[in-house]
Amino acid sequence: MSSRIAFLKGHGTENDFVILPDPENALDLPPAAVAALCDRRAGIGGDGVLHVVRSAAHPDARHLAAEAEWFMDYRNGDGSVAEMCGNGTRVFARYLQHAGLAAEGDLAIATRGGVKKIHIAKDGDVTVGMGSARLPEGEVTVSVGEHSWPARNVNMGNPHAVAFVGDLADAGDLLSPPPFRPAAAYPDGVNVEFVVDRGPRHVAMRVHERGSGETRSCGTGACAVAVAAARRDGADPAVTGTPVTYTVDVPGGTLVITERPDGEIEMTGAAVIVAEGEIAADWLESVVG
Ligand SMILES: N[C@@H](CCC[C@H](N)C(=O)O)C(=O)O
Repeated sequence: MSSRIAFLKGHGTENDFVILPDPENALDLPPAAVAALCDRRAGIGGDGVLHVVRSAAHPDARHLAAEAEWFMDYRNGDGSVAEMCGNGTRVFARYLQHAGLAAEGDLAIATRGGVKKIHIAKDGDVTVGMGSARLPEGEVTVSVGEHSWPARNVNMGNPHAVAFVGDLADAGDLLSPPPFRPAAAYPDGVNVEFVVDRGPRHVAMRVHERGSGETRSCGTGACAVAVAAARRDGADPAVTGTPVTYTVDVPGGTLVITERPDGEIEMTGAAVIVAEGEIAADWLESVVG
C-alpha cells in the first residue's frame, strides 16, 4: 500500500486552502504538486496551500525562529510562491489551535512577509496584524471587456490594484487576469480588487488573485481595499490620530479592517477547519512526474 500524507482543508471567508502539516520540512512540494492538490476536480481543491513547517526547519524562515515557532510556507493555486496571504495566516492559526499546537489568545506566525501577530478570540474570530500598507505613486488602469477604471496601487507585502466600479458585475467572469497598465507598476503580476460602496465605511469587493484566479475572499486584498477607500474618503489615521474601521464584504463573508494611527492594520474574520484526511503519496508523485 502506498504511503499517506496527512492534510486538512480549511477556509477563511471561503478563501480555501489545503493544509499540509510538515514540521520538519520533509515534503517535496514543486509547483506541479501544489497545482495538483489545488485542482478542484482531479485533486483536493483550494485557492492555495498552507505548508505548515517549523521556522527553524525552513531556509526562508530560519532567521525568524526566535520570534515565531511556525512558518506559513504559502503557495498560490498555480504553485507560485506569494509574499503574504492574510486569510491564510488566520486559517493557519486555526489549524495550530485545532492541532493543539497553539491556544486561544495571542500567537505569532512567520511568513515571507515577516512575523504576523495573531489573536484567536473566544468568540471564534481570528485577528491578524497585517503590518502597514504602502501606496506607491502613479496612475494604474485596470480593464475588463469594454470597461476601464483607474486603480489605486496598494502594497500589503504583496501587490494589489484597487478599482472602484459602478457595479461588481462589470468585473465580468474574471476567468482570466484583468489587464492592467502600466506593466512596470507590477513586474511580478498583481491581485486586482473591484469595489463598490455599501454604506458609510462599508464596501463590497470581488477579487482576481494572482496565481489563483477569482476567489471568494482575499485578506491582503480586503486590507488594500479598506486603505484605498479610506484615502478616497479623506480618512487617514496617521493624520487624524484616530483609528479607521471599514467593513469589507467579500463573496464568501465579511472582514473587518482597522487601520491605526501608527499605520498598523488589523483584519478580523472567521477561520474554519472543515476536513482532515490522507493523500496517497503515489498519486502526488505521479502528478509531479
Ligand atoms: N488570498 C490571499 C492572498 C494570496 C496571495 C496572492 N494571490 C498573491 O499572489 O499575492 C489573502 O488572503 O491575502
